[in-house]
Amino acid sequence: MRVIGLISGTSVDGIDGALVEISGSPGDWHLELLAGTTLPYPVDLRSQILDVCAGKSLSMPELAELDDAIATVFADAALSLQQSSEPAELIGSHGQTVFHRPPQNHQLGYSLQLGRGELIAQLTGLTTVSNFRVADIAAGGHGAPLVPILDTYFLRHPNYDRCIQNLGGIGNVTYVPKTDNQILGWDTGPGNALIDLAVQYFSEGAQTYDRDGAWAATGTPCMALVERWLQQDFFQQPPPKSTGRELFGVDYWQRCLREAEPYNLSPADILATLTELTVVSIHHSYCQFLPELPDQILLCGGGSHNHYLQQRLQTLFAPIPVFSTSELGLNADFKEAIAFAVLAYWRLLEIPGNLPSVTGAVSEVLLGEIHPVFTPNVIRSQSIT
Ligand SMILES: Nc1ncnc2c1ncn2[C@@H]1O[C@H](COP(=O)(O)OP(=O)(O)OP(=O)(O)O)[C@@H](O)[C@H]1O
Ligand SMILES: CC(=O)N[C@H]1[C@@H]2OC[C@@H](O2)[C@@H](O)[C@@H]1O[C@H](C)C(=O)O
Repeated sequence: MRVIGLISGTSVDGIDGALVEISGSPGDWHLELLAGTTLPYPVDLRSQILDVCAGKSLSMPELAELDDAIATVFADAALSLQQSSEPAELIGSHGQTVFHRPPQNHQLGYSLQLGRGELIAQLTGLTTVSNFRVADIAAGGHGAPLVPILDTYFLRHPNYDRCIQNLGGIGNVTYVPKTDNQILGWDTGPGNALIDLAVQYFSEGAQTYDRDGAWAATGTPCMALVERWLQQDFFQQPPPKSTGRELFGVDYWQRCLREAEPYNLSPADILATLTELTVVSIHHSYCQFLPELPDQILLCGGGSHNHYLQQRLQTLFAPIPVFSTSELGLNADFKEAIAFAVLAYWRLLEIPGNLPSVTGAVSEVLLGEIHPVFTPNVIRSQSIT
């Protein structure tokens, strides 16, 4: 079946879309990436989303409008993916996370993704599966991370224990042992979110990220600050655990900036220090929470293009090799989008998509709500005229 997967992650940089041919059967799945695209958000929409993520209040009509504006951009990504490929038959859309609260003390978690699936179905004429996180949360889980099941199916190796480390706005890891031992996974903390905020601040909005890590590479990390930030509860907390921009967002970045003041650091030093926090928090969490360090570390997500970050990880983990999932045939930029295509397909087949050993849910559950097409393209043609 040809399935489109769509996601905009915690970097809020735009919609990653993947058109995938999925074939095979449980235990023997085959994937072919037919097309991939990244559609940046319109600038105004991006800043509205970032404001909401940072705690701005919305009225209910504003919320509905934002939900539909996001769904419309997601539908555009799905339509553009099919322009040069055969049409898809199904969409799996993660949507845009605007709020995530992990479960605590028997209180269910809460995770809100905007970009409603029913509108994407109408605008594209394709059945759309969305709201993937709620069923796992209802089963007491974090509802995140969900991609580890894809890593398990497609990146397990008979001779190597592997860690698959995503470096998005937030970082998350999947531990896939060579044996049938338990798959583990959790959010490791900040990926690029704090680095991006710092770059925007120091470049006065001219740059949104540290391309290839070139700016940080000219600085020196302040290890005293890294050690101090690492004391924070989140890093000590054992898995299952998840996080988001609620913790590693604007307030956190402003606190970093304040705490850096006494050290007289240059912008490059602060960028190197924030990059080091990402690197050291990953190393620290592997050392604390894995049965043993892996044989290989595979990187994915936008941060896998940050050469400085990759080199720092390689230095800290040496002699364990650190390389990209793309080198093994699983595209590092579209892996999350591919995952939501696969999860949508499994939802139709009624195959559970969560890994309780990762999310902490009490059981496996079917992930996602199915939105069939009732009135194809009605709203789209209205919005075009
Ligand atoms: N060439 C590059 N050099 C350095 N950093 C890069 C490069 N390309 C992308 N990035 C970083 O990757 C980020 C986007 O990564 P990605 O799209 O994987 O994140 P996301 O999916 O939004 O987040 P998450 O996985 O947490 O949901 C950008 O914000 C930027 O910081
Ligand atoms: C609530 C939410 O959107 N979480 C994201 C976020 O971005 C990375 C990390 O934190 C991961 O837990 C998750 O995304 C990926 C797609 C996942 O579920 O595996």
